[in-house]
Amino acid sequence: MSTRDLVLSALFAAIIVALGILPPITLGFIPVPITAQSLGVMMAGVVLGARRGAIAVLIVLVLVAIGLPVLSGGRGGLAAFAAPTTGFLIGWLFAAFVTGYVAERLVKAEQSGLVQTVGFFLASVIGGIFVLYAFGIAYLAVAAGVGLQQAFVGSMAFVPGDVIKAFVAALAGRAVMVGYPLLPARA
Ligand SMILES: O=C(O)CCCC[C@@H]1SC[C@@H]2NC(=O)N[C@@H]21
Repeated sequence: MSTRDLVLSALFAAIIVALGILPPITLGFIPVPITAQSLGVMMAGVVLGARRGAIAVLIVLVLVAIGLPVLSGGRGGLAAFAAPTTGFLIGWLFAAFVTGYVAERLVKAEQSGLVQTVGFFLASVIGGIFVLYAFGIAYLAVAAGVGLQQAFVGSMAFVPGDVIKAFVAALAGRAVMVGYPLLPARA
């Protein structure tokens, strides 16, 4: 990894942290809030690709672990790794990686803007919703002792907001592709 790659990952780590300034929205029926930070996770994947996107999230997780209040609502510290939200938090790592992996393979420089945007949107949905929820729901079911079905049904409340985030991430991915392409090209 080059210094430039590390700087780019650090930049997106900062974006994920900055999105944490928006306060979390607590839902009464599930111990996981709606937050804007998963938008940053999707954007890291679509803009930087799999490896650098995952490293951006890794930087955030290290900051959380050393106690900095970088999660929405000013949370941080090792307690964040033993909470009902922990599956989603760890899942961010895989979400950014898979989002970037899919984007690298679906989106090509020679495609039209619409096709690129759709590719980024699909990548964000696959990584930032399907993969992320798999981790989040499985862990939530165990941590909250509610069973998989209840954790799954409760988590469906996040879908509308996360689909909007995927759309915003897709627009961001496309805009960066036009102005300053960073996504690694893959066959
Ligand atoms: O702050 C944390 O400790 C992690 C919060 C995870 C929230 C998850 S991410 C996917 C889903 N969409 C949301 O808006 N909230 C949950």
